[in-house]
Amino acid sequence: MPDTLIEVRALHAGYKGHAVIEDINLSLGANEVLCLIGHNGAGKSTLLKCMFGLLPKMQGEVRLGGGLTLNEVALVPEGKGVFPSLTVRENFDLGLDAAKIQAAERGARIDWVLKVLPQIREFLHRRAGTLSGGQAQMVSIGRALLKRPRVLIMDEPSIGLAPKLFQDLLGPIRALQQAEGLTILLVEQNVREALKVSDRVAVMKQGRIVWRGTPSELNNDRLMELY
Ligand SMILES: Nc1ncnc2c1ncn2[C@@H]1O[C@H](COP(=O)(O)OP(=O)(O)OP(=O)(O)O)[C@@H](O)[C@H]1O
Repeated sequence: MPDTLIEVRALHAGYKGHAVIEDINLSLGANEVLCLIGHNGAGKSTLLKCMFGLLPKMQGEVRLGGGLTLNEVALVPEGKGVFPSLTVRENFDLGLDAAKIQAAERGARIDWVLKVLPQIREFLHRRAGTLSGGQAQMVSIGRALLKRPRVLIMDEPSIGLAPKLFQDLLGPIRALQQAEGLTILLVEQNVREALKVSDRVAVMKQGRIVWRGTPSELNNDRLMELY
């Protein structure tokens, strides 16, 4: 069995005393891609916030295993989160600052990201606000990778992207995960495309996890019934 890096047990959380996620049990194993799917309002972002200490728990626990620390977790936020008036390179500099990467190491980190996502090289010196949605999403993922995380969390990276573009984006990330042992939690509404790159799936509905299994077990009928 691979190490469990993050384990959520019987977690309840919400806002102003009102629980919006209830009895969540979820584990993220080393080197897997876990896809968490659910409609708008299912509670996916609330779960993420609670997992990373941005929202207090009402009940339950979140445990880190395998020696993981929160410093080794990188989040690609919903809505890309790039600074539009800065160039891609300047956005990367801010990412390096946030990850407290020493001056001597910064160039190598950028080179490594450009090796993983080589298309970024073409627009490295353009202002992020002039990029297409797919390019901006790529920059957002690249910036998260600069800290060479053990766990990468992506909150709805497909928003605003055509399915083909989404695949182009996820392909290199899946390749990186397989080559270097990255662990990924992919939060998505775009089920079909996300399942193509996932090892396990959890379906969330009205604040609860209602199904979990592998992508091949989630056939069309089951998906229609659950989602
Ligand atoms: N800050 C908040 N205060 C009060 N209620 C909130 C807050 N944020 C979210 N909610 C409510 O919690 C529920 C779950 O929302 P959440 O954002 O976690 O869902 P989601 O699955 O991430 O949806 P989306 O795909 O739209 O991001 C919703 O009913 C939402 O209205």
